[in-house]
Amino acid sequence: MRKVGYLGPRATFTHIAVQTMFQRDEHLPYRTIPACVDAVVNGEVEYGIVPLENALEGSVNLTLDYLIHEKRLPIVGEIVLPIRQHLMVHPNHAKEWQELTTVYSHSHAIAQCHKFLHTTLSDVLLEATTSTASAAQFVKEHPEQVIGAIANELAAKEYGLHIAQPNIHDYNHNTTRFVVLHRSVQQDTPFDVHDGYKTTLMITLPSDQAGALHQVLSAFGWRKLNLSKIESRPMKTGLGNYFFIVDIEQKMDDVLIPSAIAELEALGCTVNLLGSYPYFLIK
Ligand SMILES: O=C(O)C(=O)Cc1ccccc1
Repeated sequence: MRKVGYLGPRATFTHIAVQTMFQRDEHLPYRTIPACVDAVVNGEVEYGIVPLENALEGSVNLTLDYLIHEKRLPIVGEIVLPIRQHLMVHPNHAKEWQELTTVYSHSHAIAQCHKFLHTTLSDVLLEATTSTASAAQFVKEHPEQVIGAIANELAAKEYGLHIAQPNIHDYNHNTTRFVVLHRSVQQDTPFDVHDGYKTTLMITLPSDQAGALHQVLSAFGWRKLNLSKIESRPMKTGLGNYFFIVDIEQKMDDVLIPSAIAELEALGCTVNLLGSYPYFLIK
């Protein structure tokens, strides 16, 4: 049985991803994303699962930045999960959900429900928590307060809350990517089944070179390497200094990706491989 860490407490979306893909393993909750990553680094767990990107809100910057700037662990797998958000309250306040003073949740969950919150609960205070399930746990532990949480159905069950309004996310196509982290690049894949492969690169352009990004993209383009994501993130070395994260829709091979990387390096770019890994889409 492998030890698998995840962004906790019990019943987060990350926990659902872990329960689905690591059915026979031991699951250990961590309070924050950095704590979960650290647990992989210091060997407390074999794998760590954290959210990386949401279809409505974009990247989970805390994950990306911690992985890039603090603890550079390889990505060895990816799980994509459909996300449904519900507004839940303590059963003592089941009839008072329209009078809530504060709604708690993970910042991405709050953002996924902005239209609902703006139109239906326009005066409510919104408070960010480390995860959706920690918001549900907080509501359970404060029955005297008229407060709510945005979280999933499993969290409502786990913390004994009443779902006052189901499916409050603003768009139906709401999915989240979770990455599986491991201490080192491994030959075996973490799960038996998969829907495809991705390779993620971090690319830093040479400074002040006209057309550099165009040249980078053409290195992938003429090799017909399909990119499923390109995103810029601050290097944190000064205003205007950015690096790029690029996802290629295939496994690391012996020819095409290595030669694209060599071409980028010849252009003066710095390239880091963040992982080449299988992904699985949960229905
Ligand atoms: O907070 C959770 O439950 C998570 O697993 C992170 C998250 C938050 C919002 C949408 C998807 C995942």
